[in-house]
Amino acid sequence: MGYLTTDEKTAAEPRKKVTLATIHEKKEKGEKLARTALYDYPMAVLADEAGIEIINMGDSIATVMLGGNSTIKATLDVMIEHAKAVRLGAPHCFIMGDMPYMTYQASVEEAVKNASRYMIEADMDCVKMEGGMEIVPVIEACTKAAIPVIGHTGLTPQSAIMLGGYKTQARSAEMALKLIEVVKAFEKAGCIAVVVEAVPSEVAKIIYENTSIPVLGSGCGPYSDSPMINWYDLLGFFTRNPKFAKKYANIREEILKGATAFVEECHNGAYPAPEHSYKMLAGEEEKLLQMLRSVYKELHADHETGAADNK
Ligand SMILES: Nc1nc(=O)c2c([nH]1)NC[C@@H]1CN(c3ccc(C(=O)N[C@@H](CCC(=O)O)C(=O)O)cc3)CN21
Ligand SMILES: CC(C)C(=O)C(=O)O
Ligand SMILES: [Mg+2]
Repeated sequence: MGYLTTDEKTAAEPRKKVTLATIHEKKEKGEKLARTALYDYPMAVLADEAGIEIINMGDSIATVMLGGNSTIKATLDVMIEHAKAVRLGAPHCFIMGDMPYMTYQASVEEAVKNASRYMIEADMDCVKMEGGMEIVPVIEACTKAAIPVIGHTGLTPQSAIMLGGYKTQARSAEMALKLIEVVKAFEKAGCIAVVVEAVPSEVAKIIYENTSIPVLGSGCGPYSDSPMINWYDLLGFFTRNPKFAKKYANIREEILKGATAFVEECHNGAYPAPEHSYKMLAGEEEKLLQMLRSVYKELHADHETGAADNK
């Protein structure tokens, strides 16, 4: 890809594409897969190069990228455009496309059509949808239509208002039992995997030990096949992260260091330096100056003639 987007890939070893079979093989061996959520080409390139196995093209684009306060603002058209960029940047990753709010809730038919757009237009490996028992018919219909589905349960950000905010789920025995039943139903409905978000480790352990499909954990403690942290949280773009999201870098500080140095050099004239400027071909500057002198003379003469006519 060109320099206008991002650097050429420099990975020494070409990677193999991560498929559902890869995920199963790793699960068999008890190996974990690294997972993140991101939304654009340059970050996807870096994630692929870093060895991330699973990328969630998240509807968290609405909060993380667009600055909103809810994921329900993500639209399918925007999600698909970004999904295409992520696919181009990370050809080796297993990428799941989040079904945004109201693209699968109104009817099963609409859900299947909307889900198919991810597969056809953006080359996603699967779609992901949030909910509980109420989305089982949608999971079944998509599965019948050969659209691989990951069910996302526990903390489901699209229903944050009803959940009373981004709160830990299934903290009581009664709610935990309900969640365990939901995961069982997702498995039975044909889900290729399940995302369980922000649940107590005790509950995650029971789910993990009693589920045969891969369990992808976002705040599940150690009880999942694929822990995840949002790309922007793990790299330290924000001052505050969700509880489960460890910071592995402080990119915010790096960005501020570079950006404030640029501002300073703009202000004091240190930038641009000669090496950032372009030059004419040899001898052309002198030619141009001569041309300008003669053009200037003609203009001067026209002006004098005009002035004489007006008298
Ligand atoms: N930057 C970012 N990272 C995310 O992981 C993320 C978003 N944004 N936006 C949409 C959702 C919201 N998510 C969240 C948000 C907060 C917690 C969380 O841990 N909240 C409280 C604890 C919960 C409680 O009070 O019971 C915390 O301490 O941070 C978890 C997932 C995950 N998603
Ligand atoms: C939290 C993850 C799983 C997600 O759905 C998102 O980033 O949108
Ligand atoms: Mg999401």
